[in-house]
Amino acid sequence: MILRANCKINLGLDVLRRRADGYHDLETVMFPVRGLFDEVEVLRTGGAGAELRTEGIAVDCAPEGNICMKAFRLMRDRYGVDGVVIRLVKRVPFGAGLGGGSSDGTAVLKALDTLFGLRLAEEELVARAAELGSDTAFFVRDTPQLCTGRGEVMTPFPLDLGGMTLVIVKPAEGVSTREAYAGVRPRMPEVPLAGRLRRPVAEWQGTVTNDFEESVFAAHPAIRAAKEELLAAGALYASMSGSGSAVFGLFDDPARAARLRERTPFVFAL
Ligand SMILES: C[C@](O)(CO)[C@H](O)COP(=O)(O)OP(=O)(O)OC[C@H]1O[C@@H](n2ccc(N)nc2=O)[C@H](O)[C@@H]1O
Ligand SMILES: Nc1ncnc2c1ncn2[C@@H]1O[C@H](COP(=O)(O)OP(=O)(O)OP(=O)(O)O)[C@@H](O)[C@H]1O
Repeated sequence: MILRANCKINLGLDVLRRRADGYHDLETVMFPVRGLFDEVEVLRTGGAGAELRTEGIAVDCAPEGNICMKAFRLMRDRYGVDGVVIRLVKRVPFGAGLGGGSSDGTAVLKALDTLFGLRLAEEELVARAAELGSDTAFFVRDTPQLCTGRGEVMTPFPLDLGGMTLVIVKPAEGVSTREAYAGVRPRMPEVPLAGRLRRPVAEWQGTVTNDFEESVFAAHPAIRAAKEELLAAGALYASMSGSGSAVFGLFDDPARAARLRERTPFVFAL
């Protein structure tokens, strides 16, 4: 079976506190981006083990370290599923804060659930996904969610951005999630994110913020410049996504957004 593993953007991201387990509690709204996705195909071989075949963007880790293989091993150890070929067509940039790897991992969990007839309940899939990462749980639902805890605790956050155009720019340099968390200064916002996001998009700039921007922009001026470029081009709202380095802009004028097609291939009507 073939699944589309779409990516996500973060609409606001508050890092609230560092936890005893080394993770951070955060509050963010994750929003699926349907137009930018990896393809994940999983086939049963009838044998044992898993083989990963990759196409497209080359991920900077060995096949055994690919999250698709981690997802397979997790499901094999837990439910005894075995014998697959996984074909990954990688289009979502990594080191981007777009959750591409997380989405691939969750796609493999879902595919194995279906192919082997496990019929896991959603909450069980969420629990397995949370063992793989923090963004992975979101992709089980893949609809706008207010994510709390270390990112794996979800509440639906219906948000209609229909009519808007989304432009994503991925600066050449990447940022690893670990690097971003190492530089962040946790803090409690005066008004919780959900309240600020319920205001019109035109009021978001300056109120809906991403706590990783301060330290990431200081270390990578090109990422700040990319965000400023989107605002100068007419974005109503622009922000870094997750831990970066991708930045995105929301445009209410499709023509202004379309002018950025020379700058980036990632221009999508929402
Ligand atoms: C920045 C976000 O993309 C926002 O959506 C996510 O928080 C990142 O989630 P992710 O890529 O799934 O990250 P994980 O693979 O779980 O964790 C990578 C590393 O990031 C740090 N980490 C991650 C999530 C979190 N809530 N607190 C953390 O401190 C930890 O050092 C961890 O070892
Ligand atoms: N299928 C995959 N796709 C992308 N990266 C992967 C994959 N499997 C393992 N990785 C590893 O994860 C790293 C990307 O993690 P990082 O947190 O920097 O990126 P990200 O853009 O925030 O995306 P994600 O949320 O998917 O991890 C890559 O550098 C790579 O070593």
